[in-house]
Amino acid sequence: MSGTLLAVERLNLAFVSAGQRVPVINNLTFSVAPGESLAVVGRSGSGKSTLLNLLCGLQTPDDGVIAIDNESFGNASDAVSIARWAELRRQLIGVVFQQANLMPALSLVDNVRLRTHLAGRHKQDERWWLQRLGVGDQADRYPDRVSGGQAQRAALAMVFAMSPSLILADEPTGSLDRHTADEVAESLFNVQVETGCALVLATHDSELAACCGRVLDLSAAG
Ligand SMILES: Nc1ncnc2c1ncn2[C@@H]1O[C@H](COP(=O)(O)OP(=O)(O)OP(=O)(O)O)[C@@H](O)[C@H]1O
Repeated sequence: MSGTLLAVERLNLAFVSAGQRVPVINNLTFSVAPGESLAVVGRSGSGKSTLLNLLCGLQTPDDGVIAIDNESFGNASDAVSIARWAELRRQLIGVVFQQANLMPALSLVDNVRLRTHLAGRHKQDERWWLQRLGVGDQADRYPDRVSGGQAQRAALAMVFAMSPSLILADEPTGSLDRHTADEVAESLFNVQVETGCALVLATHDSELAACCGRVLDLSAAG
């Protein structure tokens, strides 16, 4: 696949802590092609989660540019930019966290349904997506009645069902035991390749990072 889906140019962010400016993202430049997978690694505190927050507009950089599908975002945090980022998170960017972020009052299938409706994908077969991620038989259960691995599979079904161009995953298997983590990771990479969406995955887990096409080490960046 060619072209660029995500382009990050000279991105900078510092936090202010106890009156001190603490640089976290330093002059970072990289790009991701459609369908590509990139692992973001680095020691604890190197800025992996912060970078993912920047890539979906939950954090505003001090300077630099993030371009998604040729639409550029800088350090503006006005209402129009905030609304546009929210739209991208609804339709184009799927976000997966360490803990499955499911609505506790909805069954797994209704969680997926809510996500596809928010994305405007009204013709998706939500049960099929749960089946594809290996939890079809849990579709009518509520999040507090399934295991951590099953909940994370449902969270993945939720983002894949919205047909995103880009998935941002922050330690998506970090709360699971090794065996379950490997199984969930296998499903994640299989469906990512099958659907052709790009993946940026932050992780401490070198085995998981090795499954990605490329690795960006934030400990070495800057
Ligand atoms: N809202 C905030 N205000 C101030 N400092 C912050 C804030 N968020 C993160 N930081 C600091 O920024 C640095 C990067 O944090 P971040 O969570 O991005 O690192 P990480 O690489 O994801 O770490 P870990 O691997 O432990 O999850 C840390 O030093 C953290 O303390």
